[in-house]
Amino acid sequence: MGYGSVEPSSFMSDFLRKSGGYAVIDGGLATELERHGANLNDPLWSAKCLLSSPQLIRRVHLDYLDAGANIITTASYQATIQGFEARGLSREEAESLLRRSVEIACEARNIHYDRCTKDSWDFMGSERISKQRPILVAASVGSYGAYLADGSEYSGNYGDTVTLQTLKEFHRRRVQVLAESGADLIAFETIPNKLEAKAYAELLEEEGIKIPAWFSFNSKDGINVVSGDSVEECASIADSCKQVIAVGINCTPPRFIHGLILSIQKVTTKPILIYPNSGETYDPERKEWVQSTSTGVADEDFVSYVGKWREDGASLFGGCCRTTPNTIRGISSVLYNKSSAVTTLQFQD
Ligand code: MET
Ligand SMILES: [Zn+2]
Repeated sequence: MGYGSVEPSSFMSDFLRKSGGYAVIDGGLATELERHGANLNDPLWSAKCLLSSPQLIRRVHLDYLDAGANIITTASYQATIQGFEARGLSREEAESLLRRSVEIACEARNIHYDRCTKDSWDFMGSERISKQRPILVAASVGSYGAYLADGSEYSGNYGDTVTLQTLKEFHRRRVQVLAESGADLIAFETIPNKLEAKAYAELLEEEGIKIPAWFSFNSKDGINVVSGDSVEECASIADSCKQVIAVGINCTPPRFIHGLILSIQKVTTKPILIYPNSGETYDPERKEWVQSTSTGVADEDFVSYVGKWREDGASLFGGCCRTTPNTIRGISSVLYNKSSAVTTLQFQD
């Protein structure tokens, strides 16, 4: 589903309208792969499963769809041509694995639709109307820091030798391949600094990318993105780029989100997306998430924030690392089913 002749801005507003005003993004993909036994202690992280266990990726997508997600993000976060080549694959093999990540998500969507088909038709007079909810496949693009696999997507510090041009060349071919892969949009995730946001915006423009994109930044203080760059300046870059249809924050502790939404709103009217992590902290040495007493939250507490983020003005909600289908089920019920749940939930900070 590209936007073709439709304006990028109406692509998202149409989707949100059809979804009831809000959208549910999936939860942590890598987290869920690990929970099912995958060992992701590897420079390719979750993209390793594209080689070793594509059926597990499809199953996790399906679990998120069953939990109520209507946007699923592909296993391409840490799938890069350079990373696959370092593993001994050819460029063609690397590109076909990128495409495969999108195919797997599309397969999951088809299976989910098939399963729902039985009860998904309504009759209006003689016309049969589909009640199937719209589901989007978002092709994930992790930052340059994710490829480095040294935790630098949580510092945003790439050193002086990495320029705008370095980042554009690093991402160019992957973005082209994913844009032609059948995905509905590109999810630029965990963007740690302004330079990388600029590189993405210029790439989208230069390459005439035909599908829309979202920009999602991460923060560890609720004020700036992780590099220390201003969140307003980062969100302004997204705002100026016509292909960008939503702007937001992912992989950031829930308690920082409220303030970040307010900052983003100062510079854009584009829909705001939010998919925080559980508040634990990633230890790049151990390649593990460790409990943090200051920011960690349980599933119920995570979900209890959603009503507040919605009041703040965000429209798309999901989870990132260390969140599971259970978190997404909770978010989905707050947004769609149990209006009483929303009114009784309080913002906790
Ligand atoms: N979509 C990615 C995942 O859940 C985002 C990771 S953020 C480090 O695996
Ligand atoms: Zn994450």
